[in-house]
Amino acid sequence: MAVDVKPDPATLGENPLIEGLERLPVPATTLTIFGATGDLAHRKLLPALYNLAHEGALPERFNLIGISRREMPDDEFREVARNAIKQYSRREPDATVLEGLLSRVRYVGFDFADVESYKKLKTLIEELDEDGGGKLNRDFYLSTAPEFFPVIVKALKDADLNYDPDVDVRCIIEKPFGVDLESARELQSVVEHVFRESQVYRIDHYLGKETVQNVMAFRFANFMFEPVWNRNYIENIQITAAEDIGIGTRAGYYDQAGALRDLVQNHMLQLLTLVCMEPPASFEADKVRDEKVKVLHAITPPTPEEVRQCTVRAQYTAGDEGGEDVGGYLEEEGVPDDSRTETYAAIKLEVHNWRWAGVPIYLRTGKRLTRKVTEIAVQLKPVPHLAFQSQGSVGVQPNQLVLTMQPNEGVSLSLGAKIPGSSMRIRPVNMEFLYGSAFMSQSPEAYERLIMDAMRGEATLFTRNDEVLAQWAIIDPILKAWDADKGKLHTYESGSAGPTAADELIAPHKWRGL
Ligand SMILES: NC(=O)C1=CN([C@@H]2O[C@H](COP(=O)(O)OP(=O)(O)OC[C@H]3O[C@@H](n4cnc5c(N)ncnc54)[C@H](OP(=O)(O)O)[C@@H]3O)[C@@H](O)[C@H]2O)C=CC1
Ligand SMILES: O=C1O[C@H](COP(=O)(O)O)[C@@H](O)[C@H](O)[C@H]1O
Repeated sequence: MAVDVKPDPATLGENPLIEGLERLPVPATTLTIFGATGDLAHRKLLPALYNLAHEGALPERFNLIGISRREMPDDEFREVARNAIKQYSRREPDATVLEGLLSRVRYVGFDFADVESYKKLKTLIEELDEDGGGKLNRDFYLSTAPEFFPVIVKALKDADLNYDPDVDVRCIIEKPFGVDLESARELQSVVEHVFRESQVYRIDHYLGKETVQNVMAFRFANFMFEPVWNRNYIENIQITAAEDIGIGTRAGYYDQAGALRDLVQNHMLQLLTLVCMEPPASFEADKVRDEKVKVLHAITPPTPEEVRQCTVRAQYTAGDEGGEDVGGYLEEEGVPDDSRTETYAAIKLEVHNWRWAGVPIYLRTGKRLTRKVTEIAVQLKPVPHLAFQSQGSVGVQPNQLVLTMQPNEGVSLSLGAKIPGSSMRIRPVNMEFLYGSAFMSQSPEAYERLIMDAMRGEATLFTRNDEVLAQWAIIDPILKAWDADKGKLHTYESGSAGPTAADELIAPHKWRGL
């Protein structure tokens, strides 16, 4: 049974999100991207800026400064940006919009550690600000390896770029914010020495995804689910972030990070907080963050013994990716032969509060799994009494609610329904809402929403310091126990659903099929 939600004719063909963004004016802005020639800038940030320009959402007076190590004239960087946008934009670029955007682009090449060069940057920013008039925005986007975050932040202060009474200065910091609890605290102490918390925008791009925000809409804009959203009705929750691709060319970063730091510490714990938080009083940044932090604080960091029982880590071996034979993780370029970095992690957690006590929450993520899927599956308890059993009914399953973030964005609820015929036989059917058909428009990329929000000073979809530290407090003991325990690194074949040890972790429950 597919229940097709018909689009509201009033919004047909329009994108409600962008419509909302356009209406809010953004002051003249100079956005500086540190790491402008990197993978993230190339694949996500520059295309996102193009799409914002295309939607008419960028401020009229918008300037972009790209910074990275290599020297090149403005025009050469414009060509780099043009190619990146053509290759990765979600829509075919319009030549007029693209050239209009590129005409506002400048480039400065210097080593991030070279403090003298920040003076050059300051001169350029002040020059660009001159035609700004009125209120000004100055946003610094740190899209480079995390080791440079403190270096850049300190240099911005030394160059007096962190504060100006006539300008809203903001610092957007990519993930990961630190590599463990201690380094996150150290980074925070540098950041808070230079910026006020209200100036800092820590990115977790999952929060920018429409479907992730829809978790809150689904829970708090509908009356019917909240009464069952607790330990009395919910058996377990499974959060999956599976990828079919391997690590590609990112060995330098990934081999240091592993799946736990790369996805669990940030994106997956954020999904968990959205599923488990109490309804916030309003969608105002700190109200939402306060509720999320309470959830994180209610998760007791595991002891070494609990880590042994409640976590599984594994590495992919040779197998299949998209129908092609591929080598294992240890054969990837740049990965040391003896690397023990996990490309798969599964964890069982519990939120120790009145609502969730006793409900296991399973998280799993991995590279080179069967397919790409990000979803939250809420498994309800079985009905207390099955009236049809004596009449030979088959296939009665507990209800399952699945919020899919990607690829088929939407919500699906499994229900037991009578199979047509004379006997009372039941089988599960799905009631589905799909974003694509309901709103008939393509969702904006997460980075479009986040860049726009940062420029507007809207912090709800960014993580606060105490949130990031609470996330690390859960992950840190696992990292330490895994480091100390040299024995248990499982393997799984590329293209498979993951290691069999993960099935033992979730027993007596079962993972949803990939
Ligand atoms: N790539 C992705 O899919 C994702 C990345 N992220 C995060 O985004 C950030 C950037 O990642 P990514 O783009 O992949 O990294 P890359 O390694 O691809 O890019 C790094 C950038 O930093 C520049 N750079 C490096 N060292 C210096 C230096 N000493 N001085 C000046 N410039 C320097 C590089 O310039 P040059 O080319 O001149 O060396 C390049 O522009 C990281 O924090 C990552 O965790 C988050 C989510 C996804
Ligand atoms: O942050 C990261 O996310 C991507 C997955 O993002 P998605 O939007 O495609 O789900 C992951 O591939 C990468 O390793 C990680 O750094």
